[in-house]
Amino acid sequence: QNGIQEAEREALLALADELNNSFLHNNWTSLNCYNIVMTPYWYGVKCTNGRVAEVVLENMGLTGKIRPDTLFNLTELSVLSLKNNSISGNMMDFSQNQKLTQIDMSSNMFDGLISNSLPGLAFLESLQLQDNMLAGSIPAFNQSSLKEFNVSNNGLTGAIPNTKVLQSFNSSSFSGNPQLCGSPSYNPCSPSNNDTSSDNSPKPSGVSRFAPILLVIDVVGFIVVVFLFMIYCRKSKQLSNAMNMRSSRPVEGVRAEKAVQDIEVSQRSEGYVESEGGEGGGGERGKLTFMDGVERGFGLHDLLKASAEGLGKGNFGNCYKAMVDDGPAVVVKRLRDLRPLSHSEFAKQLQALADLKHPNLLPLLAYYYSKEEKLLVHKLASNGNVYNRIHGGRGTRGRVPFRWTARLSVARAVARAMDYLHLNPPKSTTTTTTTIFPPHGNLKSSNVLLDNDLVLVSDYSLASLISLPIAAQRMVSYKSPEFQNYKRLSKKSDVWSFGCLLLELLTGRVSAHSSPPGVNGVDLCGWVHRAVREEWTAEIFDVEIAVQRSATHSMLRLLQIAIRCCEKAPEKRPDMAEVAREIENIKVVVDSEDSEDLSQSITDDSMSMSATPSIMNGH
Ligand SMILES: Nc1ncnc2c1ncn2[C@@H]1O[C@H](COP(=O)(O)OP(=O)(O)OP(=O)(O)O)[C@@H](O)[C@H]1O
Repeated sequence: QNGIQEAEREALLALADELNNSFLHNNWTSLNCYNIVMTPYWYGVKCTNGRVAEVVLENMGLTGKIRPDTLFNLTELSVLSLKNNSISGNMMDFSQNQKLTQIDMSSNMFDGLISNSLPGLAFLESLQLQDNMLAGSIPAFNQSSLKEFNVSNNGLTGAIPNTKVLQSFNSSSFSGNPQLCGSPSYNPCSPSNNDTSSDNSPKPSGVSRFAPILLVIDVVGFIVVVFLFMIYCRKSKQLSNAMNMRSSRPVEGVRAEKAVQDIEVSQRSEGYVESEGGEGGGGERGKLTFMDGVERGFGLHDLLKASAEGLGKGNFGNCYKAMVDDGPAVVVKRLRDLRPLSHSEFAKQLQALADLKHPNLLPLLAYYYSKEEKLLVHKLASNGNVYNRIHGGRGTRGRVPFRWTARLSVARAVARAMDYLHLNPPKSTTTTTTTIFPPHGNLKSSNVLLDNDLVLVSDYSLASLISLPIAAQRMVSYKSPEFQNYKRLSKKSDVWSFGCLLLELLTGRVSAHSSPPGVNGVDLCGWVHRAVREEWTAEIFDVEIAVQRSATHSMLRLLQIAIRCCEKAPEKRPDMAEVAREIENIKVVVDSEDSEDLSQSITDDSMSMSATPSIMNGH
């Protein structure tokens, strides 16, 4: 029995590793789940008779990929829910989890095929796979236990298998898969989407009886398709190029995310395909527009062909890393919840953003506008974000301490970028609102990116694109005391967000105002005020920097600045220029003795070493 429990424990720890989540690492430490019947000591894990029966990790901002065999040892697992995270990669293999009754993997970024192990789960009652990027056909589910089934909003293709169970669900279970056809969807199958060459499901019995008829339909259908294709070719040479590219996409290309498939679909429906040279050939719509001065390293077709990897689900859309063949890796942000903006309004807003030029602002490379899709294309920051640098991997052996010099470099770089933004606020060109937005509006650690030797502030000035109620719900500035109490915003709301960011850097604690879904943060301003009032200031600093005693003086100076930025009354907060100046004046002094203290992790982190000189010179 002990061996089995140990194997289950290992499986869960492997899962936590794959999901890159510091909260789980810190929480899943005890052995109790396995010793006490029915006592869920590990967050999201429920045990029955000492065996893992349920794993429910919903709304936690989980990222990463889960290996197919990670859950193999959880043979008593009956409920699995990973709903509403940002997990990417292929689905797991459930062949060893025969007791599963409920699986919910909805609202993630899973791609590839629906696992063939699922139809073999004899007790499965509910399967929720909606809002992912799954491709290929639907396997022939036919277990009578299945009462709930949803695969809507994926990139599934082909005919829905004609099994009694699948046919019993209504069309909404299948909607949002433009290339899925047949009953119960409303999309009739044509010969071309009956092509099951990539099908992973057995064909319905009885197909062979109708084979001659189907053959005739196939031939007629083929002739019609060829005829239509020739008309298309005549109309647009580019379209045939695009279709060739699409059909020659390698199997790996099936993984290319749903966003890309949808862009293609919306492009075809809008009758626009960009020419090889990248210039628009079909009017204003459906066009990838590069910002002035940006070198065109790729075209829309390259972006469509690129293999893609989910980076995370943000408040205003999902981000994907796209690896363009022979070109740069870029990040595509697929925007949602936008104000209704015309193409020219959208273009003006983005041009105003692109006109902002500062070494510590993430540059916008291009955008895509069509009726259905709005995308932003940014440079890729190769070392992730500051939220993960501060909180990621805590308590694990792989954690590289994030030391003082590096943290101060981040504070300095962000202050410079914010000072610049406040001096050059982009003009909002929407006429629909009189709200004064803070120039950034959503400053938080996940929007501060690390790119080799650079600190880059991202997601600035998006408020004027986003619908107001959504912005008010989700943007950090709207969490400021002045908005909460008086529905007022100003530049000082950004200063308050910057203060929260400084406190996160100093304390190593998650800020409640910008924590990802499922992670509980602390009201850092309130907490630090209390600490100072009650004179336990020494306990404020994150242990990773508190050990660097020679730097205590500079930490205290940054703490004082942070506290002033967090003042409840906006007029008592300093402006960004003053903040930036004061942070510049904090000297970086770290004794060699302290550095030796750090010998366990002598490399500190690559960012701190390389960022410091370039940030120093970068202004
Ligand atoms: N240019 C980029 N380079 C590298 N990583 C990026 C880039 N842009 C975004 N990311 C990462 O992708 C993930 C999703 O980003 P996104 O901006 O959509 O959401 P967020 O920062 O978590 O929240 P919000 O939408 O409120 O800004 C985050 O982990 C972010 O750090």
